[in-house]
Amino acid sequence: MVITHPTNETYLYVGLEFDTVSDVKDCWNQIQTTGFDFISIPLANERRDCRQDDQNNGFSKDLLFEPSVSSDLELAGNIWSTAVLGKIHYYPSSTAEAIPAIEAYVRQQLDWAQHLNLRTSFVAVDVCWSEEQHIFVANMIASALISFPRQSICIRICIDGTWTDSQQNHHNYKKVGGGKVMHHWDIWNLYRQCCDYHPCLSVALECLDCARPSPSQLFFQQWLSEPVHYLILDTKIFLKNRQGFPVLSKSFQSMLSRFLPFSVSILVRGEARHPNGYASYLQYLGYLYSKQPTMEDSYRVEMPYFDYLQAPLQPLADHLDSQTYETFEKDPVKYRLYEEALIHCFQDRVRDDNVVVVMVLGAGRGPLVHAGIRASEQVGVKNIRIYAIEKNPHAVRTLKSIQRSDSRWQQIVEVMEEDMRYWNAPEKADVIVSELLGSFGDNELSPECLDAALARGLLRPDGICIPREYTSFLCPLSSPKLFQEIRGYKNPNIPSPFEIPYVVRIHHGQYLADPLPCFHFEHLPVVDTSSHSEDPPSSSSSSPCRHFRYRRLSFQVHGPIMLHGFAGFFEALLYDDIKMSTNPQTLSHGMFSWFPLLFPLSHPICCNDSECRVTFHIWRKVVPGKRIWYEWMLTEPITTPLHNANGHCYSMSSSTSTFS
Ligand SMILES: C[S@@+](CC[C@H](N)C(=O)[O-])C[C@H]1O[C@@H](n2cnc3c(N)ncnc32)[C@H](O)[C@@H]1O
Repeated sequence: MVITHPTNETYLYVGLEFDTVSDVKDCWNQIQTTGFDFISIPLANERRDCRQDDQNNGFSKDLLFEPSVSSDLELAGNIWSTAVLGKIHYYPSSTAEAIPAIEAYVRQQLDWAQHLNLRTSFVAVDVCWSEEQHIFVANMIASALISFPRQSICIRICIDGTWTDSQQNHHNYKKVGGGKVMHHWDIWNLYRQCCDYHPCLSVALECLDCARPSPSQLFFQQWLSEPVHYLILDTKIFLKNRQGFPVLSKSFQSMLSRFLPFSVSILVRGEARHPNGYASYLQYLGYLYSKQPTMEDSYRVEMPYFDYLQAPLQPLADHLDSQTYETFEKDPVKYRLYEEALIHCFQDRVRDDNVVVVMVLGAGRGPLVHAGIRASEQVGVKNIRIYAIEKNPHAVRTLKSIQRSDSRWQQIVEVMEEDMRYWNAPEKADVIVSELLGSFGDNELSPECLDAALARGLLRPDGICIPREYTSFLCPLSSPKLFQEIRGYKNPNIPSPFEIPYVVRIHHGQYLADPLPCFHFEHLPVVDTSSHSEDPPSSSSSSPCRHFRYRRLSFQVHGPIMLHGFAGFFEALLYDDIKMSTNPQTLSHGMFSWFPLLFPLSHPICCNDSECRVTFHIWRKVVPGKRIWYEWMLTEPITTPLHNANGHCYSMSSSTSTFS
């Protein structure tokens, strides 16, 4: 009986591990009565197969695989495939000669697991093994993933006593009695890299022992973006409360609450130490799950988009469709902030009964026009004229239909199908309102559109542009999941999927440093428009330098960790001190119109040091009137090739051809 969160409608799956199976039907019936969702069983009958042979680390050369269950008929097919996990039995070899026998033995188990249609098999690795032993096992798993494409392999790593680690732990980890052993995350990183980020490779963190302080920041930074599919909790880690029921220490509770939003499942193992048996463990885990905080509405709206790569919109070159406008319009925060900015602006500036001219440039289906009307009513602006300028003919149709049915619009709104860059306005504006911002601020070509409009003298010399200015921000990102997703991103028109930016709601990812400001643009009235008033902003009239930008950003990253790209955000100053922000540090809470813009790196970069300097370079290049694109590269900790050189994979079109 799956545990359901009372308000979030999310699920927690909990399983029980059996170290031996005498009758798998019994195991299944036992968990059914207790309420567990799945079982983990050994695939091989260890007692018969593991014949001692000291030379080969516990395995004789002629290993014979005997399944732990007598036949696949013991359980129904759908139970095998959905509710049984296999545990592979093997030992790592310390001698190369023993490898073929062990590999053959593991393959037989995987073959059996494939016959049963098990979705996942566990391979336990030991933190006490030498690096070489890990390399042998990683090699075996890498080939198994290729030979058994329907099987997922989950590496089990015990994290006991190693989660409060300082970075020293990673490099000075010593085995009692001598040789160097590896830290749990380094072990996983080795397997993952050896298996080349295989999508069917995941990890289970195993907690067998109870005494430890709370996990460190580094622990979460390293593990929360990894494909941790299971947390394995030994009954030994449970304490007893006053009534004798099993409970977890605060540090385990904090670990669980950080992992649960990432849909991990829990596997309970070990002896039941309570008279009610395993049921009391399950009950407690259900209770903990029910205490997980209720999701915010914006989180719920964003869930279907978690880690889903989207091509950035190009509202200048393309016409947005109705559904996209509808999604924008549902944002509960963005329009409120614009309305507030307009209220403050009207309060500051409207002093007499003269007509206030507002131009909404890129009006879409009119939400900013509505915001302008509401703000003017709130402030008591008596005379107002609003121009709704939109180049998308379909959105203009919507604006005109609103106008037909709304008497206030009929009185004060003029709808015009125009490209703002070339529009000959009948008068100058007191206030220009626009929302042409992309996830990275300037990537929907707000600078090009607004500056062209301003250059034509649309705004009075003392007029106001909302937003007045905006700045993009960037921070380094670790996200193996997004690296995998990008590698699988298929688009025949793109030579390399790592050389284009993506809009993505990053879920399985960790920001590795605070975001730093990148490109800045501001929009002020242009006083002398004589040289621009008749010309469109062709290459002859606008300088290629105007919107060109370059920035070098250096971050301190707390390693060891893998770097996969950079996440981009923006902050916009609408008016006065009213800001709209997607920067996690200054976030406008509840706003979901923009997801971060991800600039990927074509290869994961290892930031090995505890204070690793990461230096990123980014360019915004412009061919006026034609296209704009970003180029990016790293120079620390290593130098990468320039990504998207000359915009060969991705650029934003500013050409006018689409409209003619
Ligand atoms: C991001 S949408 C915002 C729409 C609406 N203002 C809102 O907030 O929901 C940008 C709008 O600007 C329009 N647009 C982009 N470039 C334009 C241009 N040069 N002239 C006129 N409209 C433009 C697009 O067609 C689109 O409707």
